[in-house]
Amino acid sequence: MQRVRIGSRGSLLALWQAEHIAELLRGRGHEVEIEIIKTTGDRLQGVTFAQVVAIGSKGMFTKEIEDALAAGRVDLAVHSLKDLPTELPEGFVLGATPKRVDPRDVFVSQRYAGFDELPAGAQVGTSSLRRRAQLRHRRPDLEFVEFRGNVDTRLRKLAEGRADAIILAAAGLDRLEKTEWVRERLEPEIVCPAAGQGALGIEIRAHDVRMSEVVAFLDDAETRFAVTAERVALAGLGGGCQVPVGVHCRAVAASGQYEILGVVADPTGGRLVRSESLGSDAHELGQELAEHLLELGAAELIEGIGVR
Ligand SMILES: NCc1[nH]cc(CCC(=O)O)c1CC(=O)O
Repeated sequence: MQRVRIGSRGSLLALWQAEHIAELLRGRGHEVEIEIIKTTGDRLQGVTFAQVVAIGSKGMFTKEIEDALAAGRVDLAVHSLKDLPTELPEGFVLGATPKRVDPRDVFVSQRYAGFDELPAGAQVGTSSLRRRAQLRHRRPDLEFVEFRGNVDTRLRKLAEGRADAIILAAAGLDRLEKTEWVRERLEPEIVCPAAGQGALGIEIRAHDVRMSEVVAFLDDAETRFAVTAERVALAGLGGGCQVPVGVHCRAVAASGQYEILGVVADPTGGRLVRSESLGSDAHELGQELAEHLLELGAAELIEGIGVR
C-alpha cells in the first residue's frame, strides 16, 4: 500500500479523469488524494487563438503540474494525452498510457442529424485548426466560428445558439456523459483525430521507481504503441497541439501490425495532404508517416499558419 497524491487541472473533465485513475489505484489498496493545480491554459480559457500563439502554447496545460511533481507536492499527474507536448521536459516520463477510449471527434448539434446535413452557410463552432482545416476542405460552404473554453462552456454556447453545430472529442463527452446532442461519430477518414486523442497519459518523475511500479498495471500495450507512433509523427512534423495535423494509429486485427493515418491541412480550406503507413515498430511507423507527409509538402502548410 502506497500513499499517492495526484495532480490534476480543475476542469470537470480533468477531475473525472484523475478520479478515474484514483479509483483504479484505490482498487489496488493505495491511499489516493487529488490536488487541483491551476495552469496557464486554464487562466487563458477566454482568450483568442492569436493571443495563445503570441503567449506560446507549449505545455500550457502542464507546466504548473510538472512544477508540483518536481517539488514533490504530487507523485503523478493525469493528463489528456493530446494536451501533453510530444517531448516531456527533462526529468519526467510517461509512467503509463491506460487503455484508450473512443479516439474520434463527434458532431454535436441540436438541429442537424449529421455533418453532411448542414445547409450551406451553417455555423460550425470550433477553434481547433485541425478540425476546421479538415472539415472546411470537405465543406467549403460552411462558416467556422471560434469556440473556446472547456467542454461545458462549449456545450452551453451551442445551447445559446451561438453555432449550429460544434465538433468535440468523443472521449470528453463520453466520460462526462454529455452525449445527448451527439449526432455522429466522425471516422478518422473524415476528421483525423489529434495525436493521443482519447488516451490518458500518467506522468511521473523520471527516476521515481516507487511510482513507476505503482502505475505499471495501468499501461495498455496496444495504446502505448499507437500513441507512441502518433506522437513520434507529430514531433517529426514539428507540431504541438495548435497545428492543423491529425494522426491516428490503430492495430490491424490479428496481424500484429499497426496502420497509421496522417493529415495536414491548410485551415483556409486550400490544400490537404494525407498519407498512410503500415508497420510493427512504433517509432519507425511514426517517423515514416512524418517523412511521407513532409515529402508531400506538409511543412509549407504548417509554416503557412505562422505557428512554428
Ligand atoms: N483540447 C481540449 C481537450 N483535451 C482533451 C479533450 C477530450 C479528451 C480527449 O481527447 O482525450 C479535450 C476536449 C476536446 O477536444 O473536445
